[in-house]
Amino acid sequence: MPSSPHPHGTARAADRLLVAAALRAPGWGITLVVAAVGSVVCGLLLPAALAAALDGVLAGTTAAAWNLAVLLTAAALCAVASTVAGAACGAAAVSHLRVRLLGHVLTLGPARAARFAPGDLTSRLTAGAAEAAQAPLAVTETALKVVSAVCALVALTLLDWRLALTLLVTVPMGLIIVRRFMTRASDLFTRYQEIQGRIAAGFAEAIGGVRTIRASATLPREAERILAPLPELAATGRATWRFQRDTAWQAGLLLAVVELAVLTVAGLGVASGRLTPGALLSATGYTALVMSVLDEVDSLLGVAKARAAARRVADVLAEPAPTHGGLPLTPGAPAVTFEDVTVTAGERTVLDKVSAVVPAGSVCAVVGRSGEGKSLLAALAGGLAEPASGRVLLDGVPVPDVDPGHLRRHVAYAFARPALLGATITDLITYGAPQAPEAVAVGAARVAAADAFIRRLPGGYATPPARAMLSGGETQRLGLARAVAQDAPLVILDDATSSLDTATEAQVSAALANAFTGRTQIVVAHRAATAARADLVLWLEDGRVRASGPHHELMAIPAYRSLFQIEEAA
Ligand SMILES: Nc1ncnc2c1ncn2[C@@H]1O[C@H](COP(=O)(O)OP(=O)(O)OP(=O)(O)O)[C@@H](O)[C@H]1O
Repeated sequence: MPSSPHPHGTARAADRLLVAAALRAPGWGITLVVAAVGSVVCGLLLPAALAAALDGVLAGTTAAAWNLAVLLTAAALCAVASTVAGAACGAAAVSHLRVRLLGHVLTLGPARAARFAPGDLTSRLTAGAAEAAQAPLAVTETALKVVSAVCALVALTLLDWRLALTLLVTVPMGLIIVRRFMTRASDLFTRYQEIQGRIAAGFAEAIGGVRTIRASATLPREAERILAPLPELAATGRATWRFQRDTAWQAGLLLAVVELAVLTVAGLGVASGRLTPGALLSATGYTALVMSVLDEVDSLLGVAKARAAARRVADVLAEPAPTHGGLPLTPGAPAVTFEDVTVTAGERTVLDKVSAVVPAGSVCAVVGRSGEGKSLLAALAGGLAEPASGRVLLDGVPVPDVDPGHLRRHVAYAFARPALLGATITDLITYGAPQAPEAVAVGAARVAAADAFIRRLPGGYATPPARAMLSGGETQRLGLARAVAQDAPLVILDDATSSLDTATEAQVSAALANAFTGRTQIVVAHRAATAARADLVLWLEDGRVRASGPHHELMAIPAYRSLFQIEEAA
């Protein structure tokens, strides 16, 4: 699924994000800055100390040489401290970015998060966040180079203004190289990371559909599809390298020319007696420090990469999360009201001004042909989808106004294809009620007719779900057990028994009816038996409620009967 290009707003948001990430570990941040400043000071003193040491040795004294040794030791210590602090800042920043990104994606909800393919999101969360987190170190290093270059220029001026003037002539050229590098490199890295994201997205889709791929024997076609962006990736990579190479030789050439020019002027100064041999040495050192801004292609590269990665993180964070209020829900089974609810998918109107009331404590079956929006209506009831217009209310409170914690505790879902989340089967079942003791998981599993097959698993209730080879019906029963364990007053079963055989379905439905007595239930149903057990049936057709009422009354309508006719014939 394509993601949108990055507007300038995202670029600014990315920079703000990097600043926030960089401030996550203030202690290490201060250490980094102190060590970095120490490095600058040492670097600036070094040419002068070298000059003094040389002039001292030529004059037969060693005190200046000792000063030089102390300075070199301090420089080494500062370098070690800034490396350690930089790594710690980076670690804090990466964790901050990942927590924010993950939290945001989860609050976006399924519909809004669907703008980004899962594989692409994974690449932003892993490689993207890690690259963006390099920003504190990369920015500090670059800032250091700039500060140290300015100070070195001042030192050069103090040494001999002619030297500084010679160097300054080249500044505009250097600025052009740096500016061009920063803009172009950032674009190239963004492009490269986007293509990587597309490959990751294709790969994740293929992993999800591995059975279909094998069954259809389409492995070569899939591999071709996933790797289709590879030539573009290679071309972008080559463009990046070409650009780096060009920048490196331009910077290198400029550096050599400037050093030669300064050295010539300094040499003339020594010849005329204006400068000492030591001053010539320090002039070379200061020139190198000024020009190191250009020489430090690596740290500039780091900043460009971090900014590009941060843009991709900020792009996800820019997707607005649904707003929610803080209103509580009163305890007990809620009435669910759909008021003129319209949902669109692009140009298509999926639900068109649907209005219905599910009374508190009643069982409502939602029926209709495939694709009529039954699951969508079920998702709307618990705030998993948002209407384009109209309202969904729980006990008179609009769903977006309900406190999210209340909403999650009040609404339990079971799906046709439940996600197997949790470290063990017990965790999976108590996922919506994490404090519940193991006995609750076992009780819920019994209600969902899952206890027997769970006990047959290698580790029983302690088996990690990923290791349990479960059938579709077993997976659904775990999903049902999870809904039972949550003990919520509103239960939404979205096709949650579709993979069960008729006998097991009847057994589970009876147990669930018992367990959910007094709760409000919305059940997406394909079977006549399920609709017959409901107090109220909502029949969806062409995006509207075609009719509602008890199943036995609706059975008088031929078109309604035809929904279940094949099943009855079978
Ligand atoms: N959040 C959403 N926003 C807009 N459209 C959606 C949303 N969720 C689902 N749809 C669209 O609504 C249509 C109906 O989907 P839904 O899953 O509700 O059908 P269904 O009646 O449950 O079908 P089935 O019986 O085959 O499961 C689909 O075309 C789907 O793409």
